[in-house]
Amino acid sequence: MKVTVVGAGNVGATCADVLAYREIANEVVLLDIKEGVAEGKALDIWQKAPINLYDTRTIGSTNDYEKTAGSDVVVITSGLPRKPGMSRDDLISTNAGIVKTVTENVIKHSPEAILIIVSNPLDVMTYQAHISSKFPRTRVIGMAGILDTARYRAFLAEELNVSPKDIQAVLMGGHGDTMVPLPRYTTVGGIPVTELVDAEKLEAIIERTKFGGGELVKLMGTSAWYAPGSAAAQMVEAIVRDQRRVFPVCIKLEGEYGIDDCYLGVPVILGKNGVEKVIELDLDKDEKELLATSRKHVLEVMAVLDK
Ligand SMILES: NC(=O)c1ccc[n+]([C@@H]2O[C@H](COP(=O)([O-])OP(=O)(O)OC[C@H]3O[C@@H](n4cnc5c(N)ncnc54)[C@H](O)[C@@H]3O)[C@@H](O)[C@H]2O)c1
Ligand SMILES: O=C(O)C[C@H](O)C(=O)O
Repeated sequence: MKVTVVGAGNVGATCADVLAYREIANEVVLLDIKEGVAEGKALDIWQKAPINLYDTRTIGSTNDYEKTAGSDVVVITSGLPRKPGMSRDDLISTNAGIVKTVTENVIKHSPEAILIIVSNPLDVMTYQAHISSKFPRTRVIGMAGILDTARYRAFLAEELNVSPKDIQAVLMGGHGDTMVPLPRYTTVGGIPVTELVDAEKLEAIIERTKFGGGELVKLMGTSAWYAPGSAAAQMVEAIVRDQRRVFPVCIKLEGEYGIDDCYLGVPVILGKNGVEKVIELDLDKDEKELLATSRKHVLEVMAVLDK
């Protein structure tokens, strides 16, 4: 299997590294517009192979899409990250142009690829890649839900002093402050979280999750990369190994949840064809209202792109 990662910055290089050391693909191409950077990072990852014992070939490319030809999966991380004080939506004007150009180049050389979008604002960049590629919606998906859910699970594991492995959760909606964590679908080793964490504490964890990206931007002056890069690699793994994992991913909704005009995070089955199935949960009234608010926000940013 061949995987391309576009953008050799913090998230892209982390993703390529995880893909290599976990041998998720045979070949990983890392591409960036900055001269030499992708080649350097790909070489560095390759030189780690004898230490960490893997044989995935990593190849760097400065904007030469020939090297990406025939990729099975392409992860798009190219674009500006936000700085303290910015919202993800503030990135739209620069990143929309980047994602459009990159998608057009990628599909010329890999017409059968599955595209995983990471650049922000995530839901709208998934929209951009979908309209630029004209691929079926099941092959143009955005990474955010795994990351947001991981933050929620990590905070819960810390609160309960248990392994993060035992926390299962679902989180829906747009990748922004209006995301929708679902405590009703959160369990700790099979036990409903509401039996273990009191309502006030759970609400505080949900609020921290919603602003989890911003918390890191404030600390580091740029946005996160270890968890985002690993989350994107986990999506690649589900696809190339046809694992049929159940993850929240961003996809264009076509009637699911009564929505047919918006790109939102929803639980799906992820396998060799990309999204194999969108899972429809039976949301209660409050959850539906939260999802409607999230949809409204994403639609507003989609309208900015349309202009
Ligand atoms: N979806 C998520 O959950 C999530 C998580 C983290 C970051 N992000 C987003 O991912 C993007 C990348 O973040 P980062 O921290 O890696 O940023 P970064 O600045 O470290 O890396 C971005 C890279 O993209 C490259 N690039 C820019 N234009 C390009 C083009 N036309 N072709 C190829 N490469 C190009 C840059 O040269 C740079 O190396 C940002 O938009 C950030 O907001 C999303
Ligand atoms: O917060 C950001 O700007 C980056 C990313 O979307 C994240 O949630 O870490």
